[in-house]
Amino acid sequence: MEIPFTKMHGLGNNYIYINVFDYPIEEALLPELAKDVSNVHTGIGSDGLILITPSERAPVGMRMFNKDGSEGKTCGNGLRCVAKYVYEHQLVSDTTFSVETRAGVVQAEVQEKKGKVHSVTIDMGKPLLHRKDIPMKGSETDKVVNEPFLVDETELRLTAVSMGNPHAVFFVDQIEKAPLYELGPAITGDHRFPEGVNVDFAEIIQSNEMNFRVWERGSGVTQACGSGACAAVVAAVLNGFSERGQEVCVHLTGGDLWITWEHDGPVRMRGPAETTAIGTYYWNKTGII
Ligand SMILES: N[C@@H](CCC[C@H](N)C(=O)O)C(=O)O
Repeated sequence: MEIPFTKMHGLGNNYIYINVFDYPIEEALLPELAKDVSNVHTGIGSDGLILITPSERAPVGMRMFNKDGSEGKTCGNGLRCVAKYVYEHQLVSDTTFSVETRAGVVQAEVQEKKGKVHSVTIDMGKPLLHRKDIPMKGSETDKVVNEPFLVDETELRLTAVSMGNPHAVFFVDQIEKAPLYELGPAITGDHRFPEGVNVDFAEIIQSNEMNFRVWERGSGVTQACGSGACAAVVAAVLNGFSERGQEVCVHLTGGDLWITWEHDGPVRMRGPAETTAIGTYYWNKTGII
């Protein structure tokens, strides 16, 4: 099968993008396709697969699959790249438009020069903070803020936030000492998170600045995670480190995002989106429509 693709990244969080307006793919093949394209040795190499889809609720839709073939409900870096793609390919004509994700419809605004998008602002919607909405098992307390969390004999303090996808945020004193590889796999698969969890470590530098690292559910360590950075800013406000309505600069491995948890509810994220390659993926599978 010859599948047209675009490779894009937001701060190094890179996905293979397939425009399924032009090239529909059979549903049952998607998890395997995601695993195959992501393989750096025998595929293209990426953190996963993102589909740019028709939608009944917005001009376009987005679906994202992790490296292991599992489907996530949203992706902050992916949304900025989808916004860049659909604007530059004239699937939308205004600089503001909505995108449907599996977590709901979000608003995008592209910043462009001569038709080329360099930066995108996404209104990621309201964070969900109730334990059952993360979802997370545990005591009856409603929100999970600075809660003791024992894993592999290490006691951490957990703040849990859903940005449409689940995030476990842990504040650390020094980001370079965050136990990303040591505890990321155990936390992401911990039985208290029935749907798994993205594992975020954050170091507060000052109220409007933090360092951030992530172990993503289904993909492992990535250079950046937009929804994770949003979750970390929400967690910083809940723990009294940052203020609601304040723009926070989040330093990720791949670069910076600017994030505000607005007073009226939603979390706004601003950052870059880049195209790195377009091409054809020769997939040795059958079943493409
Ligand atoms: N990289 C993404 C988040 C990806 C989704 C995640 N791995 C999941 O399973 O929820 C981002 O930029 O937000």
